[in-house]
Amino acid sequence: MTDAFAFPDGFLWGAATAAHQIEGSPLADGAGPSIWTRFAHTPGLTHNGDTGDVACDHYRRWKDDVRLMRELGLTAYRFSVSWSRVLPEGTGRVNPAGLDFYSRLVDALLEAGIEPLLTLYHWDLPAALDDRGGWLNRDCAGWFAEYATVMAKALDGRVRKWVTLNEPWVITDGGYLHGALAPGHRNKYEAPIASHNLMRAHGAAVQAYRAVGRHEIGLVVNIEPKYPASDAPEDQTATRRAHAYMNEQYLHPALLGHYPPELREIFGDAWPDWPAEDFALIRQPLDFLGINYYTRNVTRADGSWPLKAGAVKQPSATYTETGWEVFPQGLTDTLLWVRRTYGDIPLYVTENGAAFFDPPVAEGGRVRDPLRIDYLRRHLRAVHEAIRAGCDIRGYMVWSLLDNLEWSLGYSKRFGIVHVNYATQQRTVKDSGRWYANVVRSHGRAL
Ligand SMILES: OC[C@@H]1[C@@H](O)[C@H](O)[C@@H](O)c2nc(CNc3ccccc3)cn21
Repeated sequence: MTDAFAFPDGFLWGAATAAHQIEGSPLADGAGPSIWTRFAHTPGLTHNGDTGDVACDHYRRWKDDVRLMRELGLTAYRFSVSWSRVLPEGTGRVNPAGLDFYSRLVDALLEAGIEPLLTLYHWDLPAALDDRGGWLNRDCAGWFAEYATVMAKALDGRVRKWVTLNEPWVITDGGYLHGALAPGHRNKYEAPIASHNLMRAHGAAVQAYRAVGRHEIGLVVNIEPKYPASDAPEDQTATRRAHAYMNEQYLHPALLGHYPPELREIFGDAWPDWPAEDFALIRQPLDFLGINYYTRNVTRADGSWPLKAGAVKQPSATYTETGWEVFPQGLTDTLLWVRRTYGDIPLYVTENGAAFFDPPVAEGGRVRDPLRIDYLRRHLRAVHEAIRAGCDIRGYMVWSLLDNLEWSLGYSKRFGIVHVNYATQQRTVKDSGRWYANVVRSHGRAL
C-alpha cells in the first residue's frame, strides 16, 4: 500500500522566524538601530507600546533554541539576518560581533543536522539608510547588493539557501501605503517607488550573490488567493485587481520582466513610467520561490482605497486571532497557480501557520492548541495535494518556531509551536510542536 502522505525524498521540514521578532538586544555588541527599533519606540505605534528590545531573547539564548529545534527533529530552519547588526550604518563598516553571531548560529544548525535558509531582509532596514531615503532612494539597490556580498562572503557554503526579500508586498503596503508597519508612511505616491526599488534591490542582490555564492537564491512572497464573491462583473474585475496588486505585483517583474497592467489602473498618476533597464535588473534567474500562505480572500467591489476591492467574511468559516479565514484549499490553489503562471520553478512553503488563543501552560508543562494542530494538518495535506498534482515543492516551514513579536500587534498574537513565557523566557513545546515533530519523524506519513 502506498503511503497516503508520502513526501519527496529530501523534503525539508522546518520552522521560520525573523530577526526583529525573536532576537532582542537590538543595539548589543555594536549593532545599529533599524526602522523597527525607532517605530516601536514611537508612542502609539505598537500594541501596548511593545518593542523588540527583549522579544524572545534569542540573541542570548540561541544555543538553547537550536537544541530545541534538534529535539523537534527539524531538518531546516528559516531565519533572517538583522542588516544593521552586521552593517550598523547599513553600508561600509562591518560589525564583526554581528557577523559572528550569525556565523555561530549557522555552525550550530549544521552541527545539529539542520539546513539553514537565510533571509537577508525581513523588514528591519537600518535606520541610517532610512535617513538617506531608504527604499525610496534608488541607491538602495547598491546598498542591498553590498550587504548581500558581505553575507555571501562570510557564510556561503555553510548557508546554501538564500532569500533576498521577505514579502515585498507587506513591506510596501504596510510601510509606505497604509502606514501600519515601519517606517509608517501613508503615501500613494511613495508606495510604487518603494515597491519598484525593493525589486531593483532584489535583482541587484541576486547579481551580487552570484558573483560570490555558489548555491541557491530565491525570493519569498506572500500569496493570498482571491475568490470573487459573485459572478457580477464588478466583483470579477475587483477580484482581478486585488489579485494583480497582491499576488502578481512582485512575481511578474521578477519572473516575467513586467508588471501586471492593473497596477497603473490602481495607482493612476502615482504609477511612474519605469526605466526599461530596471526590468533587466529585476528579472534575475532564481533557483526557487518561497511562498508564504496563511489565508484566502473572498473579494467584492467596494469603495475602499486604493483597490476598490474588499473582503467578504465567510459566515461558516473558522477565523484565526489575526482575523484570517482557515482555508487550506487556498494553499493548493496557490501552489498550482504559481506553477501554471510562472513555470516549474522549485517551491518552498516558507511560512504557514496561525495565531489562536492558546491557554496558559498547564501543570506538567502542556499547552493544548488543537486548533493549530488542525490548521497545520490540513495545510500540510494541501501541500501534499499540490505535490501529487505535479508541483516541485522542496520543503515546508511552519510559522513560527517560537511565539514572538508580531510587529505592530506586539506580543498579543501567538503563532509558535513553542510557547514563550516573556517574563521568564521559559520555552514550552506546545501540543502542536509535539505533533509536528511526529509528522517530521514520519516524513509526513503521520498526517
Ligand atoms: O503575521 C504572521 C507572519 C509574520 O509574523 C511574519 O513576519 C511575516 O513574514 C508574515 N507574513 C504574513 C502574511 N502576510 C501578511 C498579510 C497582511 C498583513 C501582514 C502579513 C504573515 N506573517
